[in-house]
Amino acid sequence: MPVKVAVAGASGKVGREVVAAVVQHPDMQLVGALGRRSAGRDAGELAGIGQVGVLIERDVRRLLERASVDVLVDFTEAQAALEHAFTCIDAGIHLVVGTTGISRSELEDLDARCRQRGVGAVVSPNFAIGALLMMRLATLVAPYMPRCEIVEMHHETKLDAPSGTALRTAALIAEARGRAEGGAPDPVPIHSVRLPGLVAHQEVIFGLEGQTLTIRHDSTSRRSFVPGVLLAVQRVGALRGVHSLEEILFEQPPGALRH
Ligand SMILES: NC(=O)C1=CN([C@@H]2O[C@H](COP(=O)(O)OP(=O)(O)OC[C@H]3O[C@@H](n4cnc5c(N)ncnc54)[C@H](OP(=O)(O)O)[C@@H]3O)[C@@H](O)[C@H]2O)C=CC1
Ligand SMILES: O=C(O)C1=N[C@H](C(=O)O)C[C@H](O)C1
Repeated sequence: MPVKVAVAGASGKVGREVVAAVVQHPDMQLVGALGRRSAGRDAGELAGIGQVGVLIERDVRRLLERASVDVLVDFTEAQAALEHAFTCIDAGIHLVVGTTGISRSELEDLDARCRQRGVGAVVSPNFAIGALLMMRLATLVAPYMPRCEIVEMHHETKLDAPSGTALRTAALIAEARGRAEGGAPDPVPIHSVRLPGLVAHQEVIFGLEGQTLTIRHDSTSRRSFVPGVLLAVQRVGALRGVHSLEEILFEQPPGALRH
């Protein structure tokens, strides 16, 4: 049986890539799509793969009444994503959430509701494997080079700053430093750049006297996020509560996402 997937933000820059990938995946079926201004348009047509017979709808409740959905993938904006998430959890539908700008306390509420209802969610500020490796490498360096700053650079239409990836990287570095040094480590400064020509890029720059070490990741295409999203869609049904993509990804043999 294919996994029945609905995509929220289906007309968006990432949503269009996810729609195309789900339609083309042999074990997945696109059963619904959500959007606002794009409501009424065919999701496949917007994704550049021709009509697929799935029209974009405005209302998550109506979509769930009409279609049988196993997993909702969300790339919208924070308030919309939370509304979609709580509605889906109450209907027993699993979640893959890439939308950023959701606060830690909102995530805790989501986790509690997921556990109450026996629903799984994968929530990640970045679904690109290179970005997850950048974060992991930064946590290895942090105990040895405690001073660092983050520069995140994105396209000029990005709504949130700092990026979700930068906030997560800073939190992981602080945790790694806290474990190494004890006590509360200084916060990691984050610098945000928004310019035409950029997609999604981040540098973590560590400095010690006489040397620097820079870890850099570049998403040059939004296709970079797709393999992580598809992996999460395949695995989320077996989870309960909110989980990070790292928990799933680093269990895979290296190469599982190289396609
Ligand atoms: N975790 C990750 O790996 C990544 C996360 N992101 C995050 O994903 C989100 C989307 O990014 P991106 O695709 O670039 O943004 P876009 O602005 O290109 O797309 C946003 C989409 O959300 C839809 N939308 C907005 N508000 C609502 C609403 N209230 N109800 C339903 N749909 C809504 C829009 O629909 P319409 O146009 O029809 O109004 C649009 O399709 C951002 O939070 C971004 O930070 C981005 C890249 C990677
Ligand atoms: O809005 C984007 O484009 C991106 N958002 C995510 C973030 O906020 O970290 C992931 C990636 O950086 C692209």
